[in-house]
Parts: sequence; structure tokens; C-alpha cells
Amino acid sequence: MITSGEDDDDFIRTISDDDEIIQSSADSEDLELGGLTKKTQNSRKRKRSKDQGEIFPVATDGTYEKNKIIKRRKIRPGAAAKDNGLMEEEEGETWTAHGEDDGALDSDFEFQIGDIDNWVTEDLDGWDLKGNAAAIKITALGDKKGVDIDAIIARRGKCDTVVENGDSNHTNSEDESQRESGLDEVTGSEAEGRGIEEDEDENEDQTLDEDAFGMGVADTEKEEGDDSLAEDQIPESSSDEESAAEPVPHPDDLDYHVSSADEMDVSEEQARRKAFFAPEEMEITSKGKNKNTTAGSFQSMSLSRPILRGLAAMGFSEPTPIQTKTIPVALLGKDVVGGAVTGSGKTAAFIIPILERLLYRPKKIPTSRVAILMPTRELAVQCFNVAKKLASFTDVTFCQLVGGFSLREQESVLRQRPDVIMATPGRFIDHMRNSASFTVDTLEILVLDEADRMLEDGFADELNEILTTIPKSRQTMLFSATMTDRVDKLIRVGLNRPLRLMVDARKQTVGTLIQEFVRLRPGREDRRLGYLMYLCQNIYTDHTIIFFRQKKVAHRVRIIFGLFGIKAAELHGSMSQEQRISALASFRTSQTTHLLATDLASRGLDIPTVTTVINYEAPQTHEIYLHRVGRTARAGRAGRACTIAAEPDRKIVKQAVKAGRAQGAKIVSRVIEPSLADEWAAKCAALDAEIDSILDEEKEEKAIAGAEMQVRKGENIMTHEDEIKSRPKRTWFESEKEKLVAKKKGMVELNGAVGLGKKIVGGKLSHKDRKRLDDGRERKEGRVWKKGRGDGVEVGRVGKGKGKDGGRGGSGSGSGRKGKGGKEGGGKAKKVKGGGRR
Ligand SMILES: Nc1ncnc2c1ncn2[C@@H]1O[C@H](COP(=O)(O)OP(=O)(O)OP(=O)(O)O)[C@@H](O)[C@H]1O
Repeated sequence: MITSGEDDDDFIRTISDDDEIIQSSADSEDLELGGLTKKTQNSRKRKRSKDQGEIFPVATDGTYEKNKIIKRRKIRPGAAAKDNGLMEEEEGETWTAHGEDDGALDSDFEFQIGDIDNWVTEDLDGWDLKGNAAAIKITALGDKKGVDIDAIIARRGKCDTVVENGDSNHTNSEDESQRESGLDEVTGSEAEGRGIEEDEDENEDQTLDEDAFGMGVADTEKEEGDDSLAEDQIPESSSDEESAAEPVPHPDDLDYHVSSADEMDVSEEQARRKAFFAPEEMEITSKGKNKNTTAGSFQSMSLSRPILRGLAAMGFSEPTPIQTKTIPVALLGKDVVGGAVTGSGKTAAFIIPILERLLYRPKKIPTSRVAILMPTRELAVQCFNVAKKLASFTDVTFCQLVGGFSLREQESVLRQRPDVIMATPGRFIDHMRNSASFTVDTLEILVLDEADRMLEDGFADELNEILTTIPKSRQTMLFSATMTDRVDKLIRVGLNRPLRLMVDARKQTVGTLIQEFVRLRPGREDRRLGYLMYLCQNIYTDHTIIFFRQKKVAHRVRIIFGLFGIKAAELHGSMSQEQRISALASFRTSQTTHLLATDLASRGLDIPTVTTVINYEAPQTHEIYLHRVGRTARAGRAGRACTIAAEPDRKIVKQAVKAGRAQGAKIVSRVIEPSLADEWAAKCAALDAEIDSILDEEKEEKAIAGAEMQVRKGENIMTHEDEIKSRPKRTWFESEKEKLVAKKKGMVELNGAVGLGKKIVGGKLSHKDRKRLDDGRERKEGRVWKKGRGDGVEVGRVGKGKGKDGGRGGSGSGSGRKGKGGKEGGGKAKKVKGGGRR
């Protein structure tokens, strides 16, 4: 609806602004579009088109219920950036303190990636959903591959290592029979023979409760004492540089921990939520039935033919429950908060309506209209590929802005104004502030995927910055498998009366997942590796992700796997972006059988072939446990999660078992004969010296590679000195100190003060923080102009006068962003909206 006569040419309110749906027929000649007749609309449309304005309709059931006409876009002249192919090189990565982002959100981290095309990464990552190995062209990744640990292992293996490979050459059918034979060998809970105990009937439950570790969830008093003991042990048992923070109950776990006082808070919180969300709050079951809406097929959603063809190409015949709920609402342009268990199709739930809406965009002038933010580079790449596939029969264009890839290549892609931008928040802000070719003024849809993870990483300020900079007339959709209080705060700041669409919100793992626990009795904690080796050599011999709390341990175990001839890949933040992509690709295509990962891989990764997740130790929180085990049993497939648990893991195991039982999940206890684990532990221990030599060799190779990189960097600087000096300094929206404070705050909220104290005292600055501090020093030396809101204000925490909801107040003044040519810009003073968003 047009707000006023004067600005009708500028702005027509969206359906989300007044929540009013105008039912109309597409066939009607006098169709009302936002209060105008079609005829009038068309004439306005032509006028706007002339004026470079845009219309982005909100459609549902094949009809436009209301057109959303956004503010006339002020096209920023494309900067005449000269891309001389120079890339800023980074120092080699080092092991960083625990709790670091694993590099996932490091906007500063940049690699030269050779031939990689940021537009089309299908060749790059080969995440072909059918697992087509031929589609993978990892070799095109350029020369910054990092040190090849496999080559070192192979080289040393030839010289002086002889490792008996045990039973590593199992076929799949052998694995299956091994798993089944375990089931046959149920020996009762007291026995320590190999086998599995099924948690099937009441009596057996009791036996498990008494004996199996973590299963006695009813025995609260006793276990309360045990827990405190376990907590005491945590700092001891994980005291290296990446020591893990003490587990504390997550807000999501409140169901299991609330005291009566807490219950009051919960009900208050529920009341607040009720007041905030749109009244149509919907909860449905996994069967897709809901009294508020009609469950339907994709066809009944009246999606356009190109979208239906894309769905068919993906093999999606019926929508999943979260898709059934989300797509019709998102097509209306409404804000959405979506929650559903892992692997339930949340990605397509927001991609499909976005594509449908984009089909009707004006095409004359390319415009970036959609931004999708997600916590890790891997997820952005994965989402990019899903979207590309779904859009195969459309002309919608995409790009990805993720850390680890060339800023300048991304800038040149942005200049082509792709319709959809998939990004990690850090890199998105970097471009938002520093790339002349990018403006967020035209964005109409914002998606925050895995929002809770983005907040955990201390990126609340970044998200706030984004939410308060993108036009508030946008549609915002937020998704996560878990909802936390921090997510709720974000929702209040960034969303407008969202519809809350929850699917099986209380069932926290999928029904097709079997959860196994292997108990390490007190005194046997140091045999953990032996148990893992036994499992991976005999039971879970392929398609298995193993999660570690510490990168260092993952890497060491990776070497051990290599020495025993197990084809394994690792994935964590101490690897270069190319190594990460290559590792994932090899695992996706079964070139490697095991993926050894940190929690970098715990969220969102969708690898349909994963049959097993092993937790080398329990994660810090129940919430992370849910995400980890959610890497298997996806989209209705079967899967197993096997957690190796010792005393320090008791609390998380207890929560997992209690939650699992509450939802009727299958929980089993696997008993492994101690002598078998001891045997493997001894074999591994015998390799200690060899592993240390391999690590030394790797260190040396890294040092050489680092030195070579510095030489190349020096040469580049000498050759292109003038151009480099003429580049405007990149800016950041908050000071380094503020950034560190925000990060610490995020950690406190997630892990409690104990974990934080350890990290600050013992931890060292991450590469990212170091670089930011360096940048800060540089900025102090010279006057640097920043782009965007508040143009002309010196770098720092500018315009942070927040409204009630965290929106930004104040007004920008002046102008002057240094253009690519190095000239101080004389751009127009830009009006900055006062008050918070909603
Ligand atoms: N309608 C559908 N029919 C069949 N398969 C589907 C459908 N929608 C999605 N899938 C498949 O389900 C799997 C999981 O989807 P997706 O990765 O979007 O889950 P998710 O809910 O985002 O999980 P997570 O919370 O772990 O990120 C993917 O392999 C996807 O191809």
C-alpha cells in the first residue's frame, strides 16, 4: 500500500509492514496491487523502470497478493577497481586456543585460490548430491594446499615405519555383519564382553541404569555428586592450550534442569515470546499435520514450473514438514523464525520461496536482492550448491562471500550484482563497508541460518550491524535446529512480528537415529584412543565422522589413522580453506572413509552418505551433541551416533540419554572388551616417537612454505607498490577492543565464566585478533574513511546510538569514501534512519 502521495514513487509498504493480505485473482484485469489497479501499477512500473526503481512481488498460490516496491535504488557507479591479481597472503595457520572460531568466521583470512570461480563452485567443491566423484576437480585449487601430511606419512612409512593394519580392509557388508554381530552378543550389563545392549524393555532399562554410564538419569542425588566430581576433573583432563570450557546447562536444556525459580523465568520468557511473535504460532508434528494449515505437496503451493523442475531434479517429491510450513508463509513476504531437527530440509525451506519470488523480479537492471548468512564457509558453499541446483531452470544468479577466498575476486563478482548472496557474517560486513561494488540498500530478503552458532562465536555485534544496516522493509527469515535466549534477543532486534514455525521442537534428535554409548570405566580414560581405533577398524569402517574437542588431537589421530592405513581426512580451523574443501570433497565422495573433525563440522553439513558419528569425547554442551549427531540419519535415513564416554563426559551423556528417552529414541550401550581396546592403545602408544617425527617434519615444511610465501609477498609488494599504497584501507565497524569484549561475552554466555577465565589467561591471540590489532594500529596512523552509513565518520564504533531494540540512531553526515582510484569521494550525504528497527 502506498504510504503517501508524495513518496509513492519511492516506496510501497510490504505485506509484512501491515500484515494485511489482499486476496486477489491473477486473472483479474483490475487486480489490486498494493492498492493500485494493475493499469496504474504498470504505468508506475514503467516509470520506475525508467528511473531504475524495482518491483519485487510477494506471491503466493501463483497470484501476487501484493507487490512490494522498494525504494528507488541509487546505483552506485561501479568502482573502477583494477584487479591486478595480487592477493594478500597470510601467515601459516597455527594451533589456536580452544574456543576460537576455527577460522570459520574469519573475515580477514584470505587465500589465493588460483582458478576458483566464486560464481560457480560446483567444480570447486564437487558437492554433487549423488556423490559423483568425477565432478570433483580439486586439482584446480591453486598452489596453496598447505603441507600434505599423507605424503609425509607415506614417505616415512617407506623408510622406517611398519604398522600392522589389522582389519582395515573391511567391505561394507562385512561392516554390517560386524554391527549386527554386536547386537547378537548382548551379554548383559555386568559383562564386559563385546556387544551391544539394546534399551528395549523396562527390565533392561533398569539394568542399564545401574551399570551403564550416564544411563541412570533418574538417580539424581547420587549423580549430582558425581557431576561435581566430573566437573572438577575437566580442567585437569583437558588442560592443554585448547582446554575445553566446563559444560554448563544450555538454555535449550532448560527442560531438564529447571528449578522452580527457573521455572518462573521460563514462564516469563514464554509470555514475552507470546507477546512478540505473530499470533499464528504453529507447532506441527513430523508427519506434517497441523490444525492451522493444510499439509500439501509442492504442487499445491502453486510454485512455478521452473522451481518444480528444480525440485524434481533434486529428487524432492514431497515437502518436508518445515518446508510445508515455511514456504507458503515466506511467499507472503512475512518474517519467519523456523526451527526443526537436524537434516529436516531447512535449507530448501527458505531457498524455494526466495527463488519463486525472484522469478518475478524486474530483470533489466541486475540487482542483489537476497542475502543469506551462515556461520561457516563450508555451509555457505553447501547452501550455494543446493540453491544452484534448485535454480537450474531459472535465471537467478548467485555468489558467495566467504572468508578464505579472495576479497578482490569477490568484489568483481559483486559488481555484476548477483540476485542472491551467500555469506559468512564477517566477510559480508567487510564487503558492506569496504567494497565500492556492493551496497546493501537493495537487499529485500535476509536469511540467518544457524543463527545460534553465529551468536556463540561472539558475532552478535556483527549481526546487529547487519540487521540495522539492511533496509528495514526487508523480509527476514531466521533458522536454527536449536533456539536459545540469545537467538530470541536477535529476533527481537531484527525481525518484524515473525511467524514462529516449529517442527518437533521438543524432539531433539530424529527418530531414525540410534544413540550408542561406550563407557570407559574410571581409570581407563587414557585408553580412549584404543577404543576409537577398535571401533574404526572393526565396527565403523566407513562413512564415519569422528568429532574431537581439540584440533590438536584430531590432527594427531589423523596421523595415527594414516599410519594404520585408514583413509581419513581432517577438518578444523587450522587448515587452509583449500585443505578444508579438499578434505570434505574426499569424504563426500568416499575417497576417505573417516572424517576427523572439530565442531567446525558439527553444524549444518549435509553429507547424505554419513552412517555414523563418533564422539571421541562428549562435546561441551547437549546442544552441540545434538548438532554433531545430526550429521547422520538425515532426511529420514538411518544412522548411528556412538559416544565414547568417561567420567568427565557423564553430564552430557546423562542429558543425551534423558532427552533421548523422553522422545522414545533408541539408546544402546556398547560394551567393548577391555583387552581389545588395550591392544589398540598399546599399538598407538608404540607410534608416539614416529608421530612426533612426522609432526616435526610437518612443522619444518610449514616453515619453508611460510618463508616462500613471504618472499612472494615481498616481490608482489615491490612490483605493485604504487597500486597497493593507493588502495583505501579496509575498515571494520568496531574497535579491536570491542570485538574482543564481544567475543568474551559470547563465550561466557555459552560456557560460563570458568571456561572463559582459562581461555583468556592461557590462550593466545588468534590470527584474526592479531590482524585486527595490527589493522587498528594502522588505522590510528592515518585518517581512514569508511563507507556506508555515517559516511565520513572516522573509523570506530560509529553511530551506535541504539534505540530500544538495538537499532541504531543518529544520522550520518558528510561524505567521502575514498574511491578505488584513491580519490577522496564527494558522494552525497546519506540519510541514516533514526531509531531502532522495530
Ligand atoms: N523435500 C525433500 N525431499 C527429500 N529430501 C529432502 C527434501 N528437502 C531436503 N531434503 C534433503 O534433506 C537433507 C537435509 O537437508 P538440510 O541440509 O536442508 O537440513 P537442515 O534441516 O538444514 O539440517 P541441519 O539442521 O543439520 O543444518 C539434504 O540432503 C536434502 O537434500
